[in-house]
Amino acid sequence: MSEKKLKTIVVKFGTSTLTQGSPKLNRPQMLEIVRQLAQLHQAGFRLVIVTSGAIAAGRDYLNHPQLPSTIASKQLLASVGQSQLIQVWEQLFKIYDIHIGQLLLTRADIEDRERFLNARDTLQALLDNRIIPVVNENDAVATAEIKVGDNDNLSALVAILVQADQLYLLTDQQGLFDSDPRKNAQAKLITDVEQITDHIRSIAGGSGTNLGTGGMSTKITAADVATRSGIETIIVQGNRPNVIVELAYGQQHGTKFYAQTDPLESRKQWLFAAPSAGSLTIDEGASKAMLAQYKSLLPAGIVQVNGNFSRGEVVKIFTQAGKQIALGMPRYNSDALNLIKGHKSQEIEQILGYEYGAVAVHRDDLLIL
Ligand SMILES: Nc1ncnc2c1ncn2[C@@H]1O[C@H](COP(=O)(O)OP(=O)(O)O)[C@@H](O)[C@H]1O
Ligand SMILES: N[C@@H](CCC(=O)OP(=O)(O)O)C(=O)O
Repeated sequence: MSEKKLKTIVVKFGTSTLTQGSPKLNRPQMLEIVRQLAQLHQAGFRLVIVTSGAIAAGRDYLNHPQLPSTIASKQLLASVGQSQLIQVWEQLFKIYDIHIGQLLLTRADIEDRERFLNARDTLQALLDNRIIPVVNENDAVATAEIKVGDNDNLSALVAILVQADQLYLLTDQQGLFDSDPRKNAQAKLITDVEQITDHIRSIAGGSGTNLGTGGMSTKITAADVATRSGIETIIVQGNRPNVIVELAYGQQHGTKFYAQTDPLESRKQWLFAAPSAGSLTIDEGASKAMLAQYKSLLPAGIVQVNGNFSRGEVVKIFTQAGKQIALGMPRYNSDALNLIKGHKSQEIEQILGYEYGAVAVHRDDLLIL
């Protein structure tokens, strides 16, 4: 089928890991993290960072001001701190001649299909150009209603966006214990979680510090979201020497949550379950390329577009003989497809004045029936 893509890993760093429990970013610790990420990047892994720490960095930069405990104060700290945080990552990656690209997301960017696709395209473009995406929640403007609220869950959503193979949640504990190790010195590490049960949820408590958000319980929800989409998730201690490199090469550390389904399978289930918003009729060449060679659908192969749909909605795909052969999620809306159908991909930009790539429906977004 499709050629095996390089392993894609989303690595989330909690405030606890980046500050090492202090009130400020710990640059030596961040440098050690960057050293490991650089090694993996140079070996060909596709890496995405989800970084917390903006609020802690902002508080430190402003010298721990007395602020009312309002959302606006947190937004102020995040606004000041995010630029500090990204500067540190940038400077450290520069040592290894690696470029990074910043993405600040909110729940609204992921739940809206069109914005989901835009965020996905940006992440994909960064990865394809060997630039490491560095993601945080857009705390400075996000209100409670449009926030994911914690970076554990944000990282699970990002892992789905980039179709990651693995998600690592780096924190200040070795992994998930059978009770909060800050409160119970006898607590035991759980190394494998084949399924997230109510028992697992019940042992995961809140944050043990006032810097982190959510503690273990948000990590469990994140692991649940990611593993249901076929992404293995590992909670691990961030300052364990060489831990990111060792995990990437298959050693086991911390707590491993098993993927509940094959990622492609979960994507297909999603396509299958989504209501269809229209349909495309394609010519014989295109249907052969899709069916026999697992190729993407190009605008040139489309003969008819039915319905009014946006980018990212699901459409049925028919042959000219009227047989439905696939479901797919087009990269262009119905108006655009009507204009570019039958045309060569090189003409898309000239016709539309913009382009979202050469294909009408990418093979990763196709479910052949
Ligand atoms: N069952 C548990 N196992 C491990 N840690 C737990 C558990 N329950 C609660 N915690 C707390 O979760 C904290 C980690 O979460 P948090 O402070 O939000 O860190 P981060 O900034 O890395 O997201 C730990 O320091 C610990 O006190
Ligand atoms: N977006 C916030 C962090 C939110 C968060 O989930 O924090 P953490 O529990 O430390 O991963 C920030 O940059 O400060």
